[in-house]
Amino acid sequence: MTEVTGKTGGAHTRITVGAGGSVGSDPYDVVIGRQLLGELPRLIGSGAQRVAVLHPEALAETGEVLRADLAEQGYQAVAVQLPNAEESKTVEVAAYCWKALGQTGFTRTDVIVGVGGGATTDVAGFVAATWLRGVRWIAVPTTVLGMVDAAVGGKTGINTAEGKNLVGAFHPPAGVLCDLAALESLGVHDYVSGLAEIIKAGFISDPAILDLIERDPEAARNPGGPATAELIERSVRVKAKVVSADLKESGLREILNYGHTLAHAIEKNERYNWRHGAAVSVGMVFAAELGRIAGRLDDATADRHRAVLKSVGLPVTYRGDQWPKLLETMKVDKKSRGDMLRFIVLDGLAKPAVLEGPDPAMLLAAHAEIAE
Ligand SMILES: NC(=O)c1ccc[n+]([C@@H]2O[C@H](COP(=O)([O-])OP(=O)(O)OC[C@H]3O[C@@H](n4cnc5c(N)ncnc54)[C@H](O)[C@@H]3O)[C@@H](O)[C@H]2O)c1
Ligand SMILES: O=C(O)C(=O)C[C@@H](O)[C@H](O)[C@H](O)COP(=O)(O)O
Ligand SMILES: [Zn+2]
Repeated sequence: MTEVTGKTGGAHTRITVGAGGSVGSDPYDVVIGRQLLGELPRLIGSGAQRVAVLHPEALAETGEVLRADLAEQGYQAVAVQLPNAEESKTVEVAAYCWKALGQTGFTRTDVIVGVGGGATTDVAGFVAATWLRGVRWIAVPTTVLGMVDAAVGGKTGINTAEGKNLVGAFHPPAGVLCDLAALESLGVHDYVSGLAEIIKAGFISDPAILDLIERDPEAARNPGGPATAELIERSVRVKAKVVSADLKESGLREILNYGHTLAHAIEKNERYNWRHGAAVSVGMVFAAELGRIAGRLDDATADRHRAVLKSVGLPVTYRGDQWPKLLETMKVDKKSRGDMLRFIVLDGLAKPAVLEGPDPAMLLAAHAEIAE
């Protein structure tokens, strides 16, 4: 781990993304620690005159503190409040942001700061990608899921009536500041939802993550737990390594979609009242069963999914009568090619691979294993 001392806080970890020669993106750092907001002006840079701070309703106070701080530093700073959670990932909210930028006279040298969970940083990044065909943006994730996954890697986007994240762009941030203190105000439901993406990183790449959680699942549910920083750092390293090698998902990056084919269908089916991580949890159990049924994954690793996810309080089953609708939605998954469904499965622990066009009977059998 790279330990350096911050200007405003104590020791923190800095993980560089894109240094491995990723095409189309300047390298940037994910900084993990405490009291990191002093880093913001350096990231924004002196070339910017205006800064828009996009935040969810739940973080109105944080958004205003940031705005006032940036205004004190001489920027023309505006705060733009978005709805909480998935309600913000709509074209109407994006249009509201474009209007705010237009009214502020936002130019190509100005900067957007997205402070909030994954939903907020997805929209903030998307607005940054589309405004004037692309302005710089900085992610300040305030959920564990945002820190380990959503804010890193430059996938930005919104939902449409037909499905999750169907409109978006690859537009990496100029920097990511993960202030662990932000996690203290997060409800346990949201915190635990983020553990699903951490567990995903464990299964696809870094099994030490699973060992850490299994050692003390109760502690893993707590932002103040002894392993919190290590779990976050390990997961960010997994994500950083993958997106550095394949920013635009031409191959390797698809492994980060483990469990997501079914998860996105569940989220849509639940009108986004399920948290993303909860849906990914069920989706990973489904993918593990699919791998097992296809004769690719051993029983012990498949069973380990259900055990570790349940141990932290994540769901592992879903309403059985919804299968036809889920199957229909899965067809518009971004990994599909024409009429062919494609899934990420495991050929073993930390051995992700693609399963193309599985037999419908195989899908049904895997579904039976998660059906309530
Ligand atoms: N772009 C990517 O690569 C990527 C990766 C993973 C997930 N995602 C997306 O991320 C979203 C889920 O993100 P999430 O799990 O962070 O949920 P979220 O952004 O919906 O946030 C959950 C709730 O917590 C509130 N909140 C955020 N930070 C808080 C804090 N510190 N204290 C109190 N409340 C706080 C939010 O306002 C919201 O109501 C989904 O839309 C998912 O598709 C994107
Ligand atoms: O970064 C990626 O690539 C991922 O797939 C990470 C996922 O956890 C994330 O939920 C992502 O938003 C899903 O992307 P999508 O392309 O399936 O919409
Ligand atoms: Zn995800």
